[in-house]
Amino acid sequence: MKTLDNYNFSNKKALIRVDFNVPLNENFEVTDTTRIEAAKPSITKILEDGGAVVLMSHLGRPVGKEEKFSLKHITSKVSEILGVQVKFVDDCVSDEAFAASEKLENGEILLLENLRFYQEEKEGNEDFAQQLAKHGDIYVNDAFGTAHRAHASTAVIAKYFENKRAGRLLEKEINNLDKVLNAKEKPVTAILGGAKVSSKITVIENILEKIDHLIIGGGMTFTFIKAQGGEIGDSLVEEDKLNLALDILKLAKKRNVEVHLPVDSVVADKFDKNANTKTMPVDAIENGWMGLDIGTKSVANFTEIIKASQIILWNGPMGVFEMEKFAEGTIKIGEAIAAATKNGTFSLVGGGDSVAAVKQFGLENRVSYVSTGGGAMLEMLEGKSLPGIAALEN
Ligand SMILES: Nc1ncnc2c1ncn2[C@@H]1O[C@H](COP(=O)(O)OP(=O)(O)OP(=O)(O)O)[C@@H](O)[C@H]1O
Ligand SMILES: O=C(O)[C@H](O)COP(=O)(O)O
Repeated sequence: MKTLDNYNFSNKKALIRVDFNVPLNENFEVTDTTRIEAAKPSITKILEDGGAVVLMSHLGRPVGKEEKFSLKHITSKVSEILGVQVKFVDDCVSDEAFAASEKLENGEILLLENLRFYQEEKEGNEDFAQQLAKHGDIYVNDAFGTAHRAHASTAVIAKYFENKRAGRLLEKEINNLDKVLNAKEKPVTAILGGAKVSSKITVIENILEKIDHLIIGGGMTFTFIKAQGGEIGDSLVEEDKLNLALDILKLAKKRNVEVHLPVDSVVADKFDKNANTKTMPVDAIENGWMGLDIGTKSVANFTEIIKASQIILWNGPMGVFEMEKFAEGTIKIGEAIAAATKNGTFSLVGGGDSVAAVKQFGLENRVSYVSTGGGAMLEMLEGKSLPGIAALEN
């Protein structure tokens, strides 16, 4: 796969697929600029070489041309972050849109309207992809967050270009995930949390071949505990996944992976921020109580494993971190990962809620890498080939 290295974009027009699917508040202001900032290195390189840039992205999941999903809302923020006044055109393949990219000069940036205003985008329509391709001489895909979608602008468009390249962000995401999935150092520890085991099952099966320790926290804990005969009170459980949980434990044993489950749990008498709480052994939770965070003994056990790890992958919070009373476990594990990182461990955090937790608790700059992809990262961890990446390899 070609990257932006060893290529000079002087006098070239690069069409870059970025992932500017960013959260907006009710005033249409961008509330998290991470993904825009993450696209900056590729854009800057091309402009500094003396080229021009046409940016294309989706925003949200609009049904038709819903104004609230227009990329016009983010144009000023993109301009501010890139330090260049970005031009915007309210279409993707109209005469006006082509005229705008046609007259773009070196050093200038044009942002096209939301690609998903066209149903052809999600359908992976070939004609639409070919039309889009007219906007540039070179295709750059830097939309890691959307690389798992086989859409016109991510997977189909590449074949209309002789010169197609992975952008800096895409390259960085792949390299950082590779540090975990093909780790050269040991021990490798995966910390998985979040709500349900069902959404992480394929990830677990795939990574068991690549790790030494598996730490399990969050809601999925209780399916494992119940499967082994524990009492979990009213905690979250997936009854139809009990056998699967036992199979995972067996497979882990076969692969010599040590599985670490919580030993204690902060329990609540209701799912509420003002609930009464106490700590109970994770396998002896009384009826009327539900486990919403890991307890201090579990934090201490997990911290020992984290300290001794060379490579750490973290996906999914340890508890219901959105409520202060149940955030402690996630904070403490985040801090343990940050401390290990300071001592030379490589740590990667990914997944919508774990990334939100890391940001909320100010740990973002204290881990080695925070992925910009939710679903895309999970699919890579599942061992799948991502269409947006595969298209650049052909
Ligand atoms: N013990 C628990 N009981 C119930 N819910 C829990 C528990 N622990 C964590 N959660 C919830 O799990 C949710 C996160 O789960 P999810 O699997 O979505 O995490 P993620 O992998 O980081 O994010 P995503 O799947 O969006 O990429 C949070 O909203 C959190 O409150
Ligand atoms: O936020 C994301 O995960 C990506 O931008 C992909 O968005 P989608 O799930 O709507 O395809």
